[in-house]
Amino acid sequence: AIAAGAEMAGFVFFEKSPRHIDLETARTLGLLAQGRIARVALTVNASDAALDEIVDALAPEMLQLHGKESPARVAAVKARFGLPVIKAIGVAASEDIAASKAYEGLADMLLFDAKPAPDASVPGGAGISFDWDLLRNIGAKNWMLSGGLDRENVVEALRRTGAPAVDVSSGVERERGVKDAEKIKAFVEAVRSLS
Ligand SMILES: O=C(O)c1ccccc1N[C@@H]1O[C@H](COP(=O)(O)O)[C@@H](O)[C@H]1O
Repeated sequence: AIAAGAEMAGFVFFEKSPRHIDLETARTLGLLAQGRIARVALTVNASDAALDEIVDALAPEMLQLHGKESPARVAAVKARFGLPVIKAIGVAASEDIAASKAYEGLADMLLFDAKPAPDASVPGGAGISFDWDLLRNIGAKNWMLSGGLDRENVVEALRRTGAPAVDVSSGVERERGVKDAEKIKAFVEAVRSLS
């Protein structure tokens, strides 16, 4: 991700994900990434105690809350850690966009992703996209698009939504949970081809 020129790298702390890393690995990778790319700690409904350990190990620049964290929880996490927070919003219908308004002014950035199935064991990183047209006329200023993006569709996604930033996981992997440097490079090049 650093070599490809990505601005942020996500570190997944969710045991059911194939991308989960332990604290020791986070410490090592965090040091390698320091000053070279913004480190984002991705968590799902994490407790304060778990976040304490993650922040201590990774020293992230940002936190990505990818579970069912309420607006009050987002505000509490932001206050406790003094770090910018990205709040993921699962989108399946226009009501989900409307509901995201509750996080404006609390989260530093909203991340619109496909809404996970109610019985999904991992609420993201599954390569599932959603109807991008739901994001038309979105009022939010600081937001990102994710969900099923890859080098083939990201240009169209950016054109259709006008997203200021994108996030990708599965679409730059050679197999589930294994990132592919060439795919990351091609993805970043496709994004930058528009700027
Ligand atoms: O990547 C994961 O394993 C993950 C686990 C739990 C919650 C979110 C996760 N990833 C995020 O999901 C979206 C969409 O990913 P994809 O490109 O569709 O695979 C993205 O924001 C990831 O950061």
